[in-house]
Amino acid sequence: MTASAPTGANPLQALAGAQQSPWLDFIRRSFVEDGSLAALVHAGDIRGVTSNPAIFQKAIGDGTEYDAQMRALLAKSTPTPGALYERLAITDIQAAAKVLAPVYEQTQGTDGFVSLEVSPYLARDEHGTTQEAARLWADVAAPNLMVKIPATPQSIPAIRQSIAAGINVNVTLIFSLAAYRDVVEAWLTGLEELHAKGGNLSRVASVASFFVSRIDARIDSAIDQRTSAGDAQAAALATLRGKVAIANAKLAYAYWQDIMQSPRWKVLEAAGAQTQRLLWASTGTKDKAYSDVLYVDSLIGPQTVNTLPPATMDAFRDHGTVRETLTAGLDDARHILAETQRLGLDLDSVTDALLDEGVTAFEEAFDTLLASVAAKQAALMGDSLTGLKTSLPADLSAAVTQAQDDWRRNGTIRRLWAKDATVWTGGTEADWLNWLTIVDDRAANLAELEAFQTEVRARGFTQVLLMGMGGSSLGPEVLATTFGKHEGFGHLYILDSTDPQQVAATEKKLDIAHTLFIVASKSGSTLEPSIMLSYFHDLAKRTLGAQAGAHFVAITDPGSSLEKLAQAEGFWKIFHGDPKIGGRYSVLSNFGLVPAAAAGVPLHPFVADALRGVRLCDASVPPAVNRGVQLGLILGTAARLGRDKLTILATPEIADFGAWMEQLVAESTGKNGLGIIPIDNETPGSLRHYGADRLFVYLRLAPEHRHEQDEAIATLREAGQPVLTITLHNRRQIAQEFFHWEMATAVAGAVLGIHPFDQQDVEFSKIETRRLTEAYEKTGSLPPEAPFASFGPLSFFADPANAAATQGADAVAVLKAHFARVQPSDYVALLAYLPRNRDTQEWMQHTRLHLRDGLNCATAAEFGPRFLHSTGQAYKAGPNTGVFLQITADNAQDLPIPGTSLTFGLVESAQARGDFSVLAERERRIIRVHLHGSLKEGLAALATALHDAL
Ligand SMILES: O=P(O)(O)OC[C@H]1O[C@](O)(CO)[C@@H](O)[C@@H]1O
Ligand SMILES: O=C[C@H](O)[C@H](O)COP(=O)(O)O
Repeated sequence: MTASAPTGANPLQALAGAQQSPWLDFIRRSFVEDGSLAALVHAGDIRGVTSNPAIFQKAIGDGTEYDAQMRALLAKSTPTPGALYERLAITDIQAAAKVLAPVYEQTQGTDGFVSLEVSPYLARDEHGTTQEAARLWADVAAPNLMVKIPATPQSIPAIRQSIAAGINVNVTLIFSLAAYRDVVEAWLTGLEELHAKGGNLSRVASVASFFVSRIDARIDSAIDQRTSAGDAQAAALATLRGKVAIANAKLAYAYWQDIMQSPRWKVLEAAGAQTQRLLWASTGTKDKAYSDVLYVDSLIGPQTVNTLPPATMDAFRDHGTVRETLTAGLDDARHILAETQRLGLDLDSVTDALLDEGVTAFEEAFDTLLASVAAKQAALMGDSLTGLKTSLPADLSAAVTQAQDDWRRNGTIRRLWAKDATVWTGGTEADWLNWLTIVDDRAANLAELEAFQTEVRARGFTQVLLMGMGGSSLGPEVLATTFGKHEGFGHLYILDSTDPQQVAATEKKLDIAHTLFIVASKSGSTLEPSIMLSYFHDLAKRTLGAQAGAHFVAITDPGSSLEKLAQAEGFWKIFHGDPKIGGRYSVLSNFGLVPAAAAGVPLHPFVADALRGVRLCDASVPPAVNRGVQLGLILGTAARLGRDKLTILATPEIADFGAWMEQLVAESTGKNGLGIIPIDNETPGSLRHYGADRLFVYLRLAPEHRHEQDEAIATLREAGQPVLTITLHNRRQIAQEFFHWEMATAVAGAVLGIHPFDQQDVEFSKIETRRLTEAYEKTGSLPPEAPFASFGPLSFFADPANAAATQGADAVAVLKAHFARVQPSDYVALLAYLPRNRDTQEWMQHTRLHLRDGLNCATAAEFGPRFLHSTGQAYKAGPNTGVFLQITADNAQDLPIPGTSLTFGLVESAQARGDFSVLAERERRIIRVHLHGSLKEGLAALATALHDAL
């Protein structure tokens, strides 16, 4: 691109004599910064600039021109990639507007404009377009800006409203005369509204961008197809090649001339209004057989604009002809259009299709642009973001790519962020989506939590005990185990069990007089936290008397029974959850942040990390680079291909994250016979133990340097197993992963076609448990039950069907029969209602690995009642591929629950029995083994029997 010598009028400059303004259909940073645009403007070659998403895609998407500004912006904040793009684009637009300002001034605000298009994603959204036009107008804040709005039927009202608001509008993507008439109507009405409000009409400029060459490209191709198919009208058709677009444009101009004579316009004109000029767009010649200035030479006339791509501008300057052509040959133009119709070249369908294609093409250009911006943003943010490496077998990889493309084309991420329930089942999903915005909400309101943290520190608590289940305890547990103890704050303990020995062991760790008790329950009515609270509140009252309440904090949804109790008992604080967030999605709400504050976790950096996770999962980030969506599409697609055992491995310091993921994934997806079964913490073993039902996720905290784990994972990868490796560069980055996995789970739920935010089947065990405890309160005992077999310290219980399938002469035979039922792609889960401590955890881990290696199946090692609020949902309602061994034991010690006739041991038994009956009723393969006498000996006997059985 070159500017003309200042002397002598070249054809571009001569256009002024014909009252046509040449604008340039191009922009990019270097072109504005190095003075090239200014040279063209000063020379009088160019009197305006237009941009569109495809132009910005070429400018920003490739190369490094924008890196410096990106770096500077990222140093100050973490914007969404969409916002980052907009900042870059606006900077260019503002710079171009400055260059063109003298033209704007000299022409009293009638020329010298630069156009910026609203997001193409809003092309069919009246309200969104109106809002965005107003926002861009305010953000760019230049009087010579034109906001580009497409002429879709949905955007026509937005054009009217924007004009009425005094915004300069460049209406784009006009192909048909009918659409043009609608645009003129919207423009006139908008001006009339502004006039009625007393607005200044003289400063409201507008152009109607009528697209030209795309019409010929389409019509010519239809002509060529018919000609090569031997059409009888071939000769007549040939006369129309390269003619229809210009004819169409000439009739549009004639319509504009008529409007200029209308009384309606005269009123506005008298009030000072500017006309809406026709702007010829799409004027680069697409068919190289035609003159490269065809769509300039042929469309010259008073009060018009032609926006030229750089090559067309150079060609016209070089050999263009300035002559008023627009008004000439109007009859010919009418004849051409009549012929077009007579010969069956349906122009209406062509222009309709061009509008659809035009919208789609700009959407696709925008997708590509945002993907480049997001990728570049991620690269510039480097280690401040967690990393993801995927290694997928070919079939899975191809299916994931397909899913990504479907999501991109359908704008599904934007629909998800817009809370459109049809992304899932069209049910109540929209009521459960505030996790999308809770981090921003908390970040804006951190002061209250920070003040609480300061007070906790000042009060010198030596321990913090959090009581809750599922989402209310697993997130805090990750925080406690990942971050450890903080100087000046008490140690954070979590209790999520009804096992009396575990309750007693927790009590032993506490100095009640210096403990802060946090009870967390969204519903406020969950059995376990209620009885834990009764127990510890009673204990605190006995130690602290009337001061006990001051040691208690409740986190609960507004209006819950827990809130009422907390008020009645004078709790120190009550923090609210958001009722539009389910428990398993609550970790970045007060349910995670209050315990984090109490344990001394620095809140600001934690929330800043979470925000990084949110931003890179934003609606503006296309699926292939959107971390949460990418993960979710892999998870969901893998499950659909039979790889539904999400095997979670992690380096030791962040290993507890898996327990949180388990609940999120299993409780969200395990329903309607579908779902993903999390397999947490199963130590890697020999390749032969793994079937084609696995998807491995390896979470590695890079500073831990666990080379042996890295190598085990590399072996899996090399063997063709699908592996997702997520690298955290510091512990705090678990905050990012919390959000990534929330998004991933929601997306996987959409792929599976389920409602990921309900957990209806959890309820059934609760009902069964309630039935049993009520029976106890009435009769003083649980309903009797008899083992179907007993051998020494081991008694086996089951429903009739499972008992019949597992008969045997000894414990070994019973277990053998039970596990003989395991089929390829099944999983085995140990469901232990035992105290969860180091000994039992080691026993469970050892035993599950033994089962894995003996049966070559995925294994889970779960403790009740904890898993009831987690994987329990998927065990009951997910795919019927689980084989379960429930383990119960005599309690060496029991604890009464104050204010009831129940004990913790009794509740635990009722929970085990309740869970068993629901699993059996769902025809799951399950038996229960009860260990009599010493737990240690019972476990040893069971281990031996299992050993012999496999
Ligand atoms: O916070 P709440 O209401 O006590 O619920 C605890 C847990 O129980 C469930 O509702 C069912 O398991 C979970 O979704 C939830 O995290
Ligand atoms: O406003 C300008 C238009 O976006 C541009 O002229 C489109 O031209 P094209 O058909 O060459 O893409």
